[in-house]
Amino acid sequence: MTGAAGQAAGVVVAGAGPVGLTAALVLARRGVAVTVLEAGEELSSESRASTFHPPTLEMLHDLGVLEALLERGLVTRTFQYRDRAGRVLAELDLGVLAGDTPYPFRVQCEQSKLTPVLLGELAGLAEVRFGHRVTGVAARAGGVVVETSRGEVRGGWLVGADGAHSAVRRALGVPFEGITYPERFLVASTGEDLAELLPGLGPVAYVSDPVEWLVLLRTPDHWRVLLPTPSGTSDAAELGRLPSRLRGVADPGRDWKVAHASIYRVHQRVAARFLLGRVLLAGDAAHVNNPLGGMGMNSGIHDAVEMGTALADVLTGSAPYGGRPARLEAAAARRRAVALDHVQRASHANWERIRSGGSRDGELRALAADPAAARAHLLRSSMISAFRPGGPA
Ligand SMILES: O=C(O)CCc1cccc(O)c1
Repeated sequence: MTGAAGQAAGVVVAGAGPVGLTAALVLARRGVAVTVLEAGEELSSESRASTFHPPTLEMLHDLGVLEALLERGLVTRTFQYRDRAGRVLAELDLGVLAGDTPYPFRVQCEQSKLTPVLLGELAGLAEVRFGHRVTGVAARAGGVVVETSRGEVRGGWLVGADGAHSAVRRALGVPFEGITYPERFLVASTGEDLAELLPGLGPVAYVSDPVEWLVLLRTPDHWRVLLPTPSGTSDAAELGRLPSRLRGVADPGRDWKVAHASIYRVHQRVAARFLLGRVLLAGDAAHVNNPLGGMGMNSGIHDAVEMGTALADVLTGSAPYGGRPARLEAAAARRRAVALDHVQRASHANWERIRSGGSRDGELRALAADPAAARAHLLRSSMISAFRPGGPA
């Protein structure tokens, strides 16, 4: 980014997903000059994540975009643990967290409905350049040079929010270690009304089974079904057997209407560092996890707010800056600790629980019957315990 007088200034954000746009808005609202670089020619229309947890709702409120999200999404107070026989093992109510958050519920809404709202808020505050794919990053005195498919962009700082395959992270050579799950995950969006097909089904249900576990999740446009899929088969074969698998979930007497289906590999990985010199990594560029519990996008937005605020403090002189931005280092270290100690741990525990079959039914029934245990579980699963000062619980 080069200003009219030719001087490098401000912050470059790589990626115009929910994380990059949130970081840009946090910084721009503090008067920082921001340029967002997005590889695509427009915002992604892929729905991807669709769960917003209470701390994220608090942050989106502070950014002035919560009303717009609530207009577009479904407010969901309860979620269920079920088995494949249709039994509800536990139904938990986020309403018990009314003393812990002003938003004791989840909002189900495709992330692609939030990004245009964030982009709209950035109008006149930041520059957003589409069709700019980041290809490299170089340090220079007092800033960074970002190489893109359309030439160099200079800035004082860079926020890499360019996804799991982050060109920023790769350019810096930051290790991204962790595991890849043995199965792939298949997500299908259906036009069927699952609440009609499955008696007593709530808007979010984690259905356990050692082989054929699934998640059923209602969004404003569709029900989504998440299923495990073997690693050694072709996508075409898996999509071919999807109709019979879906009829095994609930049989409407015909093949389900499927609006969209995709199959992907799932990893648990955390970057070795979230701050290198004048570059921050946030969201999927910094950490990826399985989607069970809906923590990926939420923790990415939390990265954007916490590290974006710390960077704004450094740049506006609100934080002591003695050559090394200790405020920023602390924020990056805390976000990495949350990714490791909360998000990775909780999402992996969700994977272990959902494929446990009947062996943990008693534990889930006991959870629902014990208000203190249910509240502790809700504080963790809603990400409140990771977000509050004091860190992960
Ligand atoms: O647990 C959640 O809130 C999200 C789980 C889920 C369900 C369906 C699709 C998907 O990508 C994630």
